[in-house]
Amino acid sequence: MFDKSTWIKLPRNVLQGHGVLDDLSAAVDELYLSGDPFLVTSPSPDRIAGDRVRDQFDGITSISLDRASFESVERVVDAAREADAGYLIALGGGKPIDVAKMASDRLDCGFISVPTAASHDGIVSGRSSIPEGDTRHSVAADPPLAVVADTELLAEAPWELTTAGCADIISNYTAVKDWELAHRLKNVEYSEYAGALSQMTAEMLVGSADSIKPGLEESAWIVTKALVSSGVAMSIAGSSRPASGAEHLFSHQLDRIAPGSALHGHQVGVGSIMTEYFHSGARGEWTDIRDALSTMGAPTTADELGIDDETIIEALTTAHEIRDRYTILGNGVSEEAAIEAATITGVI
Ligand SMILES: NC(=O)C1=CN([C@@H]2O[C@H](COP(=O)(O)OP(=O)(O)OC[C@H]3O[C@@H](n4cnc5c(N)ncnc54)[C@H](OP(=O)(O)O)[C@@H]3O)[C@@H](O)[C@H]2O)C=CC1
Ligand SMILES: O=C(CO)COP(=O)(O)O
Ligand SMILES: [Zn+2]
Repeated sequence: MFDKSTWIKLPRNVLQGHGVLDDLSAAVDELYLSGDPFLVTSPSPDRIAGDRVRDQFDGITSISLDRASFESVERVVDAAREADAGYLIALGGGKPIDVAKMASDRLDCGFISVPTAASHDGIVSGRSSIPEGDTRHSVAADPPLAVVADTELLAEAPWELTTAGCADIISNYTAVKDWELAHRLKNVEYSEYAGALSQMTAEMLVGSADSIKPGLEESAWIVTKALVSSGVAMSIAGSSRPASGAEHLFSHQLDRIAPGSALHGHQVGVGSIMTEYFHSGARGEWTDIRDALSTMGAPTTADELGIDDETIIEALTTAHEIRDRYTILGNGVSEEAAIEAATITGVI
């Protein structure tokens, strides 16, 4: 008997373009939701676009969060219940979007993703990435019912947020290699479609590098399209595997030992240079990753991340402890090997 089955959850509406934030309530109407919305945001996005969202909905309540944590998820769940909200709107970068995604899962209601930065590929994905103590959970949750990505707003965000989004996509190269490796060595389930989509997304972004420049709304358009595509790959896979390998474990470990030092996307980009070195050696493709990051203005060294060499080595040697996800790091790389990789690739 044929006994395979899969359930791929994707957003129903994806609006992307100049000024589409003003179409948010129209996009919500189209979803036939009931009840009032509850807005989950964080300080800068709230200041920049909170009123443009609130002005479109009667009876909306909002909360502004300083950080992503399980406690923040609980705060949102409690406040949304108290407001008797029918659905959530997440406005901001990765943190409010991840918290709202998980809270909507707990509340059994839908949520709409309204990114204010093209900084990460969680804007569409069905995963929530939440730190807790010594670990970071990649929690399954439903993807947004709709995504409203206003390229005018995204283009006005600090340029480094966009280069972080580029680096999050470039890291797909090594994430897919780690996934294939885990499939071969540990029989981890692998999706050819999700792997190919994730890799193609990185290739297309690198192919568009010449059009990715500060001050060009076109850049926000290109990067957001790639982030949507990468998020869809995660939804097809039903895991963050297509977009998160050893370079993400390294970044999550940096978040633990040097919190707030650099943006998620920038950390995974630098991680990707070193983990590509582990995959393919001194004459391997790590130079392609480094050059692509550098062309887009993303950091390629510890100095550019604002993180000291010792912390980079500590994160690289302990990254495998973050979660049970087999990657090129195996059961851990030695300090000597980490120093060699970081030195040869010019990260330290
Ligand atoms: N679920 C998934 O599949 C994925 C999840 N992630 C997660 O997302 C997070 C990274 O996302 P990231 O966006 O970097 O994190 P943040 O949400 O912390 O945003 C980064 C910074 O940008 C600020 N900001 C956001 N928008 C604007 C704007 N328009 N103008 C000025 N400042 C702005 C934020 O302000 P403020 O401090 O006020 O919020 C914050 O200081 C990580 O936690 C990562 O794990 C990443 C990829 C995939
Ligand atoms: O950041 C991600 C993909 O870009 C996903 O994060 P996780 O590694 O926590 O699943
Ligand atoms: Zn990421």
